[in-house]
Amino acid sequence: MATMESLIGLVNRIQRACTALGDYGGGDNAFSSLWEALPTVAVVGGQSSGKSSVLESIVGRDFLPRGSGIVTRRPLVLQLHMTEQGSQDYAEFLHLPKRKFSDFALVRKEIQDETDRVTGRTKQISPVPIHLSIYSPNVVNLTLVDLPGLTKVAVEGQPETIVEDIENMVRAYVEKPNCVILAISPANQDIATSDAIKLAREVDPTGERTFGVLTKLDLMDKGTNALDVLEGRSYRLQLPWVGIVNRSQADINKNVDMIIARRKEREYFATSPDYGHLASKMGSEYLAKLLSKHLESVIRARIPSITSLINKSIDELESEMDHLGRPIAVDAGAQLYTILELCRAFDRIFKEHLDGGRPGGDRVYGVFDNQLPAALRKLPFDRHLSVHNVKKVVSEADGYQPHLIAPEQGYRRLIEGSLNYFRGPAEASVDAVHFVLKELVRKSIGETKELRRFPTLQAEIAAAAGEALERFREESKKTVVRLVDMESSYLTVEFFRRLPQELEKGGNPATSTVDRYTEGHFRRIASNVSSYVGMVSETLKNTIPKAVVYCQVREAKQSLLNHFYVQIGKKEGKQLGLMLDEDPALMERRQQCAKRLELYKAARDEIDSVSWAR
Ligand SMILES: Nc1nc2c(ncn2[C@@H]2O[C@H](COP(=O)(O)OP(=O)(O)OP(=O)(O)O)[C@@H](O)[C@H]2O)c(=O)[nH]1
Repeated sequence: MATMESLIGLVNRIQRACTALGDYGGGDNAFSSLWEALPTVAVVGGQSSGKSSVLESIVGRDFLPRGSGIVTRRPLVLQLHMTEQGSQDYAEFLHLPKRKFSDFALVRKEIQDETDRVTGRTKQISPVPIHLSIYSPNVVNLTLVDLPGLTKVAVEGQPETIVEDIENMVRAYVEKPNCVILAISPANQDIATSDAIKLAREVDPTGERTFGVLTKLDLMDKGTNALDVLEGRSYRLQLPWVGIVNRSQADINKNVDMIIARRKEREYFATSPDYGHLASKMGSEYLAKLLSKHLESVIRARIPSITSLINKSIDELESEMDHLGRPIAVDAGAQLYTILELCRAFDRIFKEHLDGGRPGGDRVYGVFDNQLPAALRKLPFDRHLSVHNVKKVVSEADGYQPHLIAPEQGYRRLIEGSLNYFRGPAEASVDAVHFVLKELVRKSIGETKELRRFPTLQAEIAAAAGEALERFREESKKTVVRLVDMESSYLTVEFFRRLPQELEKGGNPATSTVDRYTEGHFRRIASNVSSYVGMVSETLKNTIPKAVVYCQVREAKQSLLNHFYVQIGKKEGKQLGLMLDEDPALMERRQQCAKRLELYKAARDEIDSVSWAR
């Protein structure tokens, strides 16, 4: 069975959580959905209609600020909790969770101070509610929202717009279909001119959710009574009218105790010739019980739609949280784990680029298949091996004594000179592959969804990968230059052994006795060197890619972030936290989402437990 306490308590708890998250009615914030789905009782009345007196009388305590002008300038969410007979009354504010107030004069002061804290001393109004819980054996479980009194004129020091501002704020509360309106009108005033009834009629024309409360019955002119109003003939409402007799100003001045005032009120109705027949349905105690019961039934009726709103919101928030990424752990171990996971996610994507699956790795092959052969073809061997240059190099190598049989030194110098040209394309291949790898790192970081939240870590990974690639490039350059130097350091003997025979085979017999000083002789030398260089070029075309892949691509795949891992392993928790620094806007949004999610989940659990109890 769902008890009254459990249902009203449920809504109380959800309401408090809503306020803690900035979800409250009357304000135009994006997050006011749950609050609005919750049934509330809003107290509405014109100035001096007796609003404060009714509330205090329901509570049985003096605790509301009094004074001239507009005293209530923020909504006061008043949550009443019935405690065991004999226990002490106390009050608690949501904004002062650790403090129990047993002196209600201090409660009054705190309401004033807390109002000023938000509105300043400017007498402005604010829609941000103050939450006050009162625990007492003399209350029923009930939640009421006290709103600023409707007024007709701004007083000294208040902005001109205040009359309109108050009406708008009050209207924002009472126009919600879940709001029960407690419309307070003084009996010594024509009901047709009541501010509360005017507003209630506007937002609840059929009178389904309005309770009419008539105060100051004792102040009516002698010989008149309010039976027409109380019996629903003056203004018809679906819910009953309740007449009230509060303490007069004189009673207040004399500090007449609230409990005594309640008793006097009971006596008033019991002995009244006009209202005696209605006595059991009059007075503030009756009003409190009536409201409590009504609120409970409204809540019960609303539970299915609140549940579905909550479930829908949870789904939406969950998917937004997935999109934003879950919050990061705070301890160093978990942070290190997170960083390593993120690095691994990046590394996986980087490897997919190289191994295929994602584009880009093919560009490495493009370097070997196009750029390198094209660069080799473009080497200026024609110029280097022109007859003129060959003659010059050979003569210089011969010195004062021209070679007698074959220009061994000349050959060597020509070949060495030629082979030096291979350094350029070899180093260029290293650089080209370096840039491909660098670009793939950049792309992979961009494609690692998990990293998107962490701009700092992105930058760190990019820097670490960049440094590693730079080291691989150095190593690779040394290796390819070494390949070229190796070609110069020992020539292929076989090639030269074959030379004379080939010459004789294909040569003209007339020229077999070679004249070593004609152009033809040098052309032949050029052609021999050229074909030797061509052979070396073929070899390098194959070995340079092997060296480059070995030193750069393979290393990148195996150990791109190895140094980085060693470095982060040495870091302290704080430094790790800094690496996981996120975009502040995103963090803020996630925090909001997480808090709301927590609220909705807590609300769902609460509702579940109440439903199970039913
Ligand atoms: N005799 C008598 N006086 C009442 C009754 N209700 C309220 N009063 C007096 O009317 C005056 C205004 O009452 P409040 O309860 O302060 O009215 P309010 O609507 O809260 O007024 P503001 O907060 O100033 O807008 C006080 O002096 C009360 O003592 C009543 O039923 N009988």
